[in-house]
Amino acid sequence: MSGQLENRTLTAEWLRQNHELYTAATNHSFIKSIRDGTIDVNNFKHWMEQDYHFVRELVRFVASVLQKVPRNAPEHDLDVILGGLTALESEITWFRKEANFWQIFLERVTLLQPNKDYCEFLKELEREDTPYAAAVTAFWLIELVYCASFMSCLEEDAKTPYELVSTVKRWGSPEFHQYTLSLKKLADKALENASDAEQKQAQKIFVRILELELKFWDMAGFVLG
Ligand SMILES: Cc1ncc(CO)c(N)n1
Repeated sequence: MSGQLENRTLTAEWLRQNHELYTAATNHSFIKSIRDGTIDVNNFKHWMEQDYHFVRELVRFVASVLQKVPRNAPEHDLDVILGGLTALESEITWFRKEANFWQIFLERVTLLQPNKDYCEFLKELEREDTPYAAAVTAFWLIELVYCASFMSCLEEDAKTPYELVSTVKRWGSPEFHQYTLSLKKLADKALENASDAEQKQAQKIFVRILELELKFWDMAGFVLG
């Protein structure tokens, strides 16, 4: 029963409408190279350098989502976003530890254009004129792309290198998947209560995020020099 109902939600509909782009963003050659164990460690380090800085902007964005949770929403809704924010703190700590292991100097990283573009877009989403429905939908999708991507690296036939398992588990674990489902529920509920104009705005943002995620992977898989 819930399967039927679930497919009628706006988020499910938009995923269907953008199936090709979603698949491109979640089955990228960068992820495939982790999954089949052929990844060049420099590509991995490159991704990590850039992603650390992205996540720092993501924290600000998630804080803005937290502020937008309607006061009359069930307590649980605020708790889900707060949990997301808390998880980002441990993620940042993890990034620093990992960077140490890989001998990456996070403070010396130059942000590349696709990362800058994505961070700029997050800043737009942080503004007050981005309604809660659009913001929480964006948050869900940002987490979902990573979850769906990294989950594939944990499948039984995956040959993910041992050193990368802690990375893929961060976003590909069953717990993280559950968390994306909680976010999806919040997004669908907010979208149901949103005006047509707000839904349209959220839909545009949805597509833009998939494009930015795809470009982020492209950037990660490309090492200068
Ligand atoms: C680019 C990007 N998208 C999504 C996530 C998920 O947190 C991340 N860490 N980085």
